[in-house]
Amino acid sequence: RPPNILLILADDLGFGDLGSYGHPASATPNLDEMAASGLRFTDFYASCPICSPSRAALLTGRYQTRSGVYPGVFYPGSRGGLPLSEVTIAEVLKARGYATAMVGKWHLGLGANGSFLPIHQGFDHFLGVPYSHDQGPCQNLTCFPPDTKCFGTCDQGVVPVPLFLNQSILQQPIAFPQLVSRYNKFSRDFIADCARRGHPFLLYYASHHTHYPQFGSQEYVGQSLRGPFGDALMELDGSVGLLLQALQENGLEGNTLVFFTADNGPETMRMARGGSSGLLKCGKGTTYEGGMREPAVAYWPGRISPGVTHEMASTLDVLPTLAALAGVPLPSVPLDGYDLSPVLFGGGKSPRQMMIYYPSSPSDQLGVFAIRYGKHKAHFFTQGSLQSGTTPDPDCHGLAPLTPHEPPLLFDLEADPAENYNLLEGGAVGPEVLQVLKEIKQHKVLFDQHMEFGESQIRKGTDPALQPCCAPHCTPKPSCCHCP
Ligand SMILES: O=[N+]([O-])c1ccc(O)c(OS(=O)(=O)O)c1
Ligand SMILES: [Mg+2]
Repeated sequence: RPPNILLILADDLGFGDLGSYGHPASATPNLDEMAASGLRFTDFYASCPICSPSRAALLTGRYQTRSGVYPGVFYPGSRGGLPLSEVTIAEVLKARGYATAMVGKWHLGLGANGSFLPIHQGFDHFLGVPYSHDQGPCQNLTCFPPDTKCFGTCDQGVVPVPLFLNQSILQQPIAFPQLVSRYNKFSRDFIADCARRGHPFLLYYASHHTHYPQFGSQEYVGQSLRGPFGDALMELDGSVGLLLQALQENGLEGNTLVFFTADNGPETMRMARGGSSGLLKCGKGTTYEGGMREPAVAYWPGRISPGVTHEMASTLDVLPTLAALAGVPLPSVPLDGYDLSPVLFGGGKSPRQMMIYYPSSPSDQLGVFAIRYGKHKAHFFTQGSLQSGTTPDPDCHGLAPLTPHEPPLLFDLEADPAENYNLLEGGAVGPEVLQVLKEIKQHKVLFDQHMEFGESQIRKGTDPALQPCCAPHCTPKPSCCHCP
């Protein structure tokens, strides 16, 4: 029987945030146990340093430039979404009889009458939020019970953030203190139901943690050494524990692949309420390592041996890998991912020897900003991001302008993962480095030549009438859309 898949995605969690990746104050015992008993990746990449494009790539195995999920992210009134013509992991596995469910943050479009929601993208069930939980007013909401309001105001002038079940709004605004226990009950029931029916399943659990504004349920408030961010992270870790427990209780642990990663780098502009990229440079919104290298763990007791791999891998590789595991054909469209089975099951080399870095707002004119090729990384363009603000490194900040580099900045990411020491500066450059430079420049030309940008979904703009409202005929909008 094909394996069950539990795909857990964190939001804005950095490479340095988990205990198993070195954070001194985070409490993540379940994720650390999973990392110790599973395969922990040190060189795993998202396809983009912000959410919607990264999630599009995860679900389709294709760069966001192909599917049109660029530039930036979707908003409550966005007209566009992940095109229904795109084939998602859920659709690939459904063809093999999988039951499929999606819980948490979608952020791949809503559209008229929810036409872009997960139930139109191969998921049998959806319980969650159509976009980021800060894309609606939050100053009057309780983020940490009993009475600590959310930090800041989040987005104003749009509808309160809604909780959807499939295509209907259950609650608007969401009630943060009860949200995760709702997700966890829904998830555990789904797993138990699939076990009872003997159905293989895909559960895509896309946590809101640790995205701004952090929130938590009563049992996690004030429990972490790391303050609000740590409490939110602890609730995510607790959820992972409950999901793994559900697999054990239903006797499914030996036939389920659990894969954990995050969508993009940490939003350091939130300071102590933001994540950490550890020793990596910068964070969310940038194509430095901190913006796209993510924590990632593959766990499958009895099939995946415990260990750490330095092999290169990406969210783009998830679809091809799951298709191989389920024994189903790949979609007949250009894919940018590889089947990671040699890495997962044999400690072998990754079929991925190159990683392409596109910025939050890619353009056909500039093409790829950076390429990692083996252990070397070349930056052809760099740019800072507001979301990577407040760190000591000015290269990360929103004021750091778009800068072309010819020759490109060139780093050895094994000797210098922090991207501090440009190999083309400060002294004689050996022939082997010049050879790498030549090859990596050729890869950029070839890749940019072959990449066909799909029509931008996000440039279709927004229409206030498309914002989800639990009382469609109420006035005055958007504040009347209030059904607690
Ligand atoms: O880039 N953005 O304009 C943007 C806006 C709202 C978000 O909540 C966000 O965060 S993201 O959804 O995790 O990427 C990013
Ligand atoms: Mg995100």
